[in-house]
Amino acid sequence: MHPGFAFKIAITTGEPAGVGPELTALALARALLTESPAWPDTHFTVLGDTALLETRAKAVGVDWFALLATGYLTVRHQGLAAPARAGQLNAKNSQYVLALLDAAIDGALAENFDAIVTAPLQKSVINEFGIPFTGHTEYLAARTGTAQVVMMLAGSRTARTESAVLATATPTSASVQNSARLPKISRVLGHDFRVALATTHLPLKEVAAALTIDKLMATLGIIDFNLRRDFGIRQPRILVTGLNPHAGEQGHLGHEEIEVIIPALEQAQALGIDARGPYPADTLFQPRYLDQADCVLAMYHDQGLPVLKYATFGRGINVTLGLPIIRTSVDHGTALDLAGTGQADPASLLEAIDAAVVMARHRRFTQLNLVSSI
Ligand SMILES: N[C@H](C(=O)O)[C@H](O)COP(=O)(O)O
Repeated sequence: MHPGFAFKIAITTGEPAGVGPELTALALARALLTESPAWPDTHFTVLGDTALLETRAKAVGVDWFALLATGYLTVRHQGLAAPARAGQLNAKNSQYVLALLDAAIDGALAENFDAIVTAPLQKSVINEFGIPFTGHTEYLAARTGTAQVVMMLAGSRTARTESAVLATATPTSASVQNSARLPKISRVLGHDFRVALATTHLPLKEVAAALTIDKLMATLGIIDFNLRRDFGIRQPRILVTGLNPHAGEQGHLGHEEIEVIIPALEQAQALGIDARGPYPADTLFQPRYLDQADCVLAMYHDQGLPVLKYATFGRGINVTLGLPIIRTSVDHGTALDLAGTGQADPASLLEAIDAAVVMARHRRFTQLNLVSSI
C-alpha cells in the first residue's frame, strides 16, 4: 500500500456539521497544492463521506479533485447516516463520527497508519444519541486498552504567523537546545509552550479525589518518556503546578500538595525524571519559568488550558500521550457558526498534521536506533 511513501497518516474529518471537513480540505490544499509540498514523504488517508468532502471543499474554494490528483491523499469513504448541513447538528450522525475514529484507530493499531490526526467532533450530540462519550482522549484510551493516557496541548508563545508549518519555524525553546544533538532526521516542532493535564474531562468537584501519588507518578513518567521518544527532547524538564491557591500555602490552603503532589515528585525525581514543583499556578505561567521548561503539568483542565489557549489559540495542537499509537488534534471545537463559510482557519489542523508527521519520524528513528543497538 502506497509503496512510495515513508509515512502514512489518517485524518478523521469529525463532526459533519462542523468545520472539520472543510478544514481538512483547506489544510491539505495549502500544504500540498504547491510546488514544494510540506510533507513529500507522507501519504494521507482522509476518512469521511466522499460527497460531503467534495461539497465542503468546494464551499471554501478548494479544488478537491486537483488535491486528489496530487497523489498525496486518498479518501476512505464512510457514508453519512443522515444528510449533513453545515452548522446543523444531527445526532444520527454520531455513529458516522465514531466509525471514522474506529477505522483510524484500527488502522493505526494494525500499523497501516503511523499516526492519526483528528478533526473536532461534538461531544454533546454523541451523548444525546445515547452513546456515553467524554472525549477523544478517553475514547482512545479505552479503545486501545490503555490504562492511563495524558492530554497535552502545545503551541508557540512567540509565533504570530498564520501557520508555522507554511513558514520557516524558528524554534526557541529549551527543547530545541536539548534536541540539537539528535541526528537531523527531521526538524523539531516549533513549540515553546506545552501544558499537560493530570486530569482531563472531569467535573471540578471530582478533581482532588482523582489525584493520587501513583497516578501523578505515572503521568510524569508518560510525559517524560513521550517527550524523549516522540519529540526528540533529550532531558525533559516538567514544572508541576499545585492544586490549591498558593500551592496549598504550607498546608493552610489545602493538603493535596503535601500528601500527594510532593511525594509523587520525589518518587519521580528518584527515577531520574526532571520534575519540579509544586508551583503556585497563578505565577508559574511566566516567561522566566516557561523558558526553562519543556512542559507544565497542571492538575486540571481549566487550570492549564486557559493560559495555553490565551497564548496560542488557533495555532496550537492537542496530543494524547501514552497511547500505543500517535494521535494529534486541533486546539478548537467544531465551530458550527463558521462551518461552510470559509472563515475557519486551518492553522491548528496544519500544525496537528505537521506534529503527527514529525512525531512519526522521531518514533521511527528511535525504534530503528533501538534495533540497531541490540
Ligand atoms: N479538552 C480539549 C481541549 O480543550 O482542546 C478538547 O475538549 C478535546 O478533547 P479530546 O481530544 O479528548 O476530544
